[in-house]
Amino acid sequence: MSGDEDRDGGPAYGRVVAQGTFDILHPGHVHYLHEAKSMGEELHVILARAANVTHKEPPVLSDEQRREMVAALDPVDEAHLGHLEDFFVPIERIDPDCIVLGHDQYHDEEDVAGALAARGLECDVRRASPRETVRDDELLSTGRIVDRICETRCP
Ligand SMILES: Cc1cc2nc3c(=O)[nH]c(=O)nc-3n(C[C@H](O)[C@H](O)[C@H](O)COP(=O)(O)O)c2cc1C
Ligand SMILES: Nc1ncnc2c1ncn2[C@@H]1O[C@H](COP(=O)(O)OP(=O)(O)OP(=O)(O)O)[C@@H](O)[C@H]1O
Repeated sequence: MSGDEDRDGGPAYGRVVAQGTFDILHPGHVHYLHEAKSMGEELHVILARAANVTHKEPPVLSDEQRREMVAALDPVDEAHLGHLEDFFVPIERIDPDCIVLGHDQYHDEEDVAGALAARGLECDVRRASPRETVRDDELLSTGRIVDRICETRCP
């Protein structure tokens, strides 16, 4: 039995949560969301509010446009806008069995698990893998796509 499967070969969890900014979509996002979905029966995605994206350049696209695009992706069952002040409000509403952190997200697995336990939420925390580069010319980062646009369209 692998870590992502139950005894009968089905997914290990019921509801799974993935989260992030998802500004300009690329295959790295698709890889993350497929991996998160493979762990559960239902995938919920929480989109970071632009006001909370302070660790890098703010998103170009609006909160609702980012949510609508993620909701349209095949592995995603529901996409939710995050809360402005309290990250655990959407988690309490969704009540997931597992939260899957992105491979490069700054959140510490043990800190998130501790915060969940402190709120009385029973939920595993897992870390996803990075997408392997398949083609030399692919851009697997929103920041790098924006840089490429600036270099090629705004000389
Ligand atoms: C469990 C969890 C819940 C989160 N909930 C919210 C939320 O409700 N609102 C929000 O603005 N950001 C929330 N975030 C933060 C972002 O979704 C994201 O992790 C953070 O901005 C890093 O984004 P990046 O990976 O796109 O750089 C949450 C993060 C975690 C780990
Ligand atoms: N190349 C990738 N492989 C696997 N997962 C990825 C990849 N790029 C992003 N993700 C995951 O997708 C989620 C949303 O990522 P985010 O919106 O920060 O995209 P990003 O391309 O990393 O952005 P930026 O370039 O601005 O840092 C995060 O959980 C992140 O770990």
